[in-house]
Amino acid sequence: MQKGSIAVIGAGKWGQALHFALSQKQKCYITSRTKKDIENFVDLKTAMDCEYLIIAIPAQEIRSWLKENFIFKGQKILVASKGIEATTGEFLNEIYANFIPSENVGFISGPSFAAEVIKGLPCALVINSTSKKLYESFQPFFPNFIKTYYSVDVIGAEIAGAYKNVLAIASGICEGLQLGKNAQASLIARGLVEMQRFGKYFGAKKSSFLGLSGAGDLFLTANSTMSRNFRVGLGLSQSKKLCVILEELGEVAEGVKTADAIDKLSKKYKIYTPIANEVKLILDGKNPKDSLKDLLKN
Ligand SMILES: NC(=O)c1ccc[n+]([C@@H]2O[C@H](COP(=O)([O-])OP(=O)(O)OC[C@H]3O[C@@H](n4cnc5c(N)ncnc54)[C@H](O)[C@@H]3O)[C@@H](O)[C@H]2O)c1
Ligand SMILES: O=P(O)(O)OC[C@H](O)CO
Repeated sequence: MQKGSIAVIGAGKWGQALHFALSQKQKCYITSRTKKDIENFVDLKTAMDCEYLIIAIPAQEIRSWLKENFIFKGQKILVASKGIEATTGEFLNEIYANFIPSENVGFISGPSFAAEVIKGLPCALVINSTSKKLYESFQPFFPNFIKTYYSVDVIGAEIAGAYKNVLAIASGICEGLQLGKNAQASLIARGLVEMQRFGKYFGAKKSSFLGLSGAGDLFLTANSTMSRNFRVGLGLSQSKKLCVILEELGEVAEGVKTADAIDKLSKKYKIYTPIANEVKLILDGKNPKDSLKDLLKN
């Protein structure tokens, strides 16, 4: 292993933005399935030999990617993905635990549009890990325009980062149906309560939902067409087919599969998540206006 070296795995929007940020203070490698014309692009083997890895591939792809590519040699890992695995309902930390000791893994959360990070605009991120030592080892790699915080609440950050994508879809639908700012604000506020209720069931800390990981990322994502998930909601409000919306998007919108995962988990554990349940129904073809009526029923 190349001591002190760092690499980003996944050269999508977020991987490239993190690579830009982590290249400000030191050489940072980057790799992806297809070669890209990016500074310090290397093959997967070279990247995997780095001591510090940031993995920025879609949440639904992580298990298969780890199975096919990952060999633990003591690397320290930051997970940049946000989502819950739809096929199993497993959280990302549970998937990674099959391959890497928890003290070697951290999860990035917080309001962070890649399009702004790659321009060097200021932002704040949380590095969530059971190991503060892991946070302290990654922190010096981050540039001055990114303020990092540490939290031990991995499950809270994971749920917040994943759930807000589902709520962003709901907010995009609300915007697209032109229901007004009162409705949108109420939806987002009730969504925050719902997200925290869901997280509490899995042992998450309430404070995680009031901070950057929860409220911060939710307010960002649920109020901007910069969000892929918000744009999925806009498309659904115009009765576009989901496959057409995703084709036009050309990027991942994690909320689509995460809505399925949350729906499964909430039914399995009898957690009251009306907004996420309706998003799942709309993704399956329910008329958003019927969902609105159902959500407004007392
Ligand atoms: N874009 C953002 O603003 C942003 C910010 C924070 C977090 N994230 C999260 O980062 C993750 C990646 O999102 P993104 O914005 O980079 O998406 P993207 O659609 O821009 O890129 C995804 C990348 O993953 C690659 N990929 C897909 N399947 C793969 C596989 N099986 N193996 C290896 N690579 C694979 C694709 O080739 C693509 O380069 C998501 O979980 C997202 O929620 C995104
Ligand atoms: O474009 P989205 O909706 O995937 O959101 C991107 C980031 O998660 C914002 O923090």
